[in-house]
Amino acid sequence: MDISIQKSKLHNQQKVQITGSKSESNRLLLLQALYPQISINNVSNSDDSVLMQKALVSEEKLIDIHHAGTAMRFLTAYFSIQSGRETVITGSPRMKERPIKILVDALKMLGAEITYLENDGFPPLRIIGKELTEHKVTLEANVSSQYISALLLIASKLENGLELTLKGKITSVPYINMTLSLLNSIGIETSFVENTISVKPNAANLEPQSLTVESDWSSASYFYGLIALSDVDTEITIGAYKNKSLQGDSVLADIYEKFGVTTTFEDDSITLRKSSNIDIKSIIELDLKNAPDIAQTIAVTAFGLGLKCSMIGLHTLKIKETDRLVALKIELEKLGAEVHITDLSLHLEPSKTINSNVAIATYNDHRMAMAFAPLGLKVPIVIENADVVSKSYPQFWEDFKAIGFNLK
Ligand SMILES: O=C(O)C1=C[C@@H](OP(=O)(O)O)[C@@H](O)[C@H](O)C1
Ligand SMILES: C=C(OP(=O)(O)O)C(=O)O
Repeated sequence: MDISIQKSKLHNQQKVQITGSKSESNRLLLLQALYPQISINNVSNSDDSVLMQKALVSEEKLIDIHHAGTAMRFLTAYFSIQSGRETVITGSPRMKERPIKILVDALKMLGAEITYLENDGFPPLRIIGKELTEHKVTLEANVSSQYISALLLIASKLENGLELTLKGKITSVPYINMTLSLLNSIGIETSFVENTISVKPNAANLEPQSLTVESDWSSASYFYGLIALSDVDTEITIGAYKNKSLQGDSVLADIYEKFGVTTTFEDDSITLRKSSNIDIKSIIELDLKNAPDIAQTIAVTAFGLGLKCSMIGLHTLKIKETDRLVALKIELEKLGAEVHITDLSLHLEPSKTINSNVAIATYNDHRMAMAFAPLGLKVPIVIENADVVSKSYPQFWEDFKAIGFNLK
């Protein structure tokens, strides 16, 4: 399904409710499978979290996780400790190109039995669940933090807990801290000092407890993009968010000040407002190693505002749902932009015009569809295969329609 966005104008002062963070949900769902006394409120309704939930209760040998990278990595660790169970875990064609060797090697060092069924270093995997007897492992930390979170999530179930030594520059650190915070909040002891993370074993049962997931900040980014491209004084309220978030993408509130958007926290929601009081800088420079998922939104916002933008710290983008650096360059250039990329950066030159009626390809990547949609405030635009949004935000188009987007 392609969606054609006619030139739109936002209704002012709308309220949108977004469901729980996909990252927090996927962690808590795995922890709930290990510790059934946990209950979770405001779980994400994303395809990735639904797939995670289904995989955790499935008794089938074959688990197909489609495009859900976090779920693939977390479940590889989970099935490795399901003693006596054999699991084959696979995914979409793209998933079979997303590397998993660093995690598999680490699990094997701990005693896991995992084999590659097609290409070495990539899914699908056959996992024979067993008790993991070792507790110390060293792994590369500059490729994906998901490998580290996967190990941490099962760590408290290992006889002697876990001691991880991280090699190289640690990437996406807020996601590691989110994992540790959630472990702590259910009563598991951890420490993270320099490049060593330890998790204590938890032989005793945890107390029954109920946790509420904060709404998804990466999904909120598309509203930041919208308000940045709106007229002065346009505002929108989105819930449910906290001032102190576990999600690294909450840095949006600071970053979007550079684009003239203010954020006000009130009760359990945020109000975004296009302000006339902020001087927008003509050059935006950012290091996004801690918040890679908002790179596409920011690139499109900068383009829509005609700003020069340089982003570094983007080395993880090549192994996500698509090579996001290449996808951004191709699609922004269709709209008239000049974009230069390296393996870890993107540089956008200022543009004076935006080409109309361009069809944006989405490469099976939800964030390509959602990041480009706000440009509908400036020009008519087509988003191809628009239903990809369901990976993280199934009601995205309904919400955009409700706040004034003219969709066909
Ligand atoms: O742990 C998580 O929930 C995630 C970690 C990040 O991945 P990398 O660590 O691979 O950058 C992020 O891009 C992904 O969407 C979710
Ligand atoms: C990279 C993402 O997800 P995953 O790695 O879990 O597929 C994302 O949601 O942007």
